[in-house]
Amino acid sequence: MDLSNIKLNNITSDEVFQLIIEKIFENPIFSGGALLSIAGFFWYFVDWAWSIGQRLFRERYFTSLELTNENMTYRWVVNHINQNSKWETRNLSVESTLDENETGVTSLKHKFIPGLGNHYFYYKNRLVYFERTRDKRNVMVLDERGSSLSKRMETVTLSTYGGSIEFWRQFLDDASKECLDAMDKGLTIHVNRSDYWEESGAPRRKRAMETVILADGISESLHNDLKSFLTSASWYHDRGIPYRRGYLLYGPPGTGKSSFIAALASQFGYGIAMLSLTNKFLSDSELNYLLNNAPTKCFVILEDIDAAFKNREKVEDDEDKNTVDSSITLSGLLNAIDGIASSEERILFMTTNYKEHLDSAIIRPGRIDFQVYLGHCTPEMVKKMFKRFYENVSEENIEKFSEATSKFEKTFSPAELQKHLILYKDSPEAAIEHANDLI
Ligand SMILES: Nc1ncnc2c1ncn2[C@@H]1O[C@H](COP(=O)(O)OP(=O)(O)OP(=O)(O)O)[C@@H](O)[C@H]1O
Repeated sequence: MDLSNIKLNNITSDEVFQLIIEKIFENPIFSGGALLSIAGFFWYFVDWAWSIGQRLFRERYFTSLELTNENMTYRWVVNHINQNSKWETRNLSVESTLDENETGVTSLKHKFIPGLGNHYFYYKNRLVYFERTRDKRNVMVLDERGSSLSKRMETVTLSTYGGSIEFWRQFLDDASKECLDAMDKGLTIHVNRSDYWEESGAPRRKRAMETVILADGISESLHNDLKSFLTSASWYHDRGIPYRRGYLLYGPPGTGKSSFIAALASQFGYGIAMLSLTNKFLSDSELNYLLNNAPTKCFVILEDIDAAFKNREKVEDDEDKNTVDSSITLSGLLNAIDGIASSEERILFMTTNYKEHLDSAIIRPGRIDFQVYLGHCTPEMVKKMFKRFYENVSEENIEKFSEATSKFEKTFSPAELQKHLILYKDSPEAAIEHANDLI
């Protein structure tokens, strides 16, 4: 039915509509509202067209790279921008870390990184736009060494006029090289926080192998075993053997167990992941997760393993057989060590002062493949340490000190010897004269 033909009191429907519009616009409130709506709609349209235009322009003339913090490269890229580029911004965020020097003094270090929002910087004479955004979702984030943390999801989008895949590849290569070089400068220590790994402060100074004095042949034999393992990945894979190696270092306190592991890690360019078993809040499943998701290129260390477990045969009371000082069980530990048969490399070190307290299941072959005893000082070790402490010391003084210490009825550890030599660090003669204070 055609409504324009209907007449109401001789007025057509078109005229009625026109009248209504006129009445509305006569009213200042309605007319103002209508104009505002039209302006709003128009602004929305311009905004939409602008963003579409921008996007099309960017797609046509710009190249972009998008990264989320789930990707290991994210931190490399943010660090790279930080260190090399004169990005112009007043919008900063701060990352603080606890730094511990060799003497154990801790200090707080702050690092500024570009905050959330838009920034720009120059790379290879190109202006690069950089947008950092944060999502409400939490994701598991990998740090430089591959240890995982739960964090809010972040995205960085980098774009530049022109550019090419090669340009971005070069950018990522430069960013990763810088971080890998920095990692190589120090010994990274990771510690476990319940069910995730966390880097503990800034990387420590690497320890040279020659600074750990051991009885003849020990250092070389373990070093060679590790070297052979690290170069035999395909041998293990071809035979379907899990690519793992376990080492047990045992002996009295202060004989260099931890120092030797640190020196080996430094030598092979590895970090250290210390897993404390005496943490009351650590459960079997968390232990399993931690051991099988250790940071990449790290030696995992279970220190003083005897403190958590004692030999089942030696413990009389049935209740004490499985757990002693920690909340994890022996079977939980054994399962975690055996893990799933993954092809990933894992190098596990255990240390103890009391090997005889350990359950034989912990150190059976497959779990521990190489055992080494680090003991008190032999006369040779005393000579080597004395020589290392005093530059250009005479052979005569070395002999005198060795002779003086070899008369003792009691033996002493390298840590005790180190303490004595530090006390007389400016005078080898004084160290010889007071040699008796050592015991
Ligand atoms: N064999 C060694 N050569 C050089 N220094 C050593 C040696 N053993 C111990 N030290 C020194 O003694 C200190 C303690 O050493 P370290 O922590 O490595 O001993 P440890 O055997 O792991 O002790 P613990 O069993 O108590 O954990 C360190 O400062 C280290 O430099």
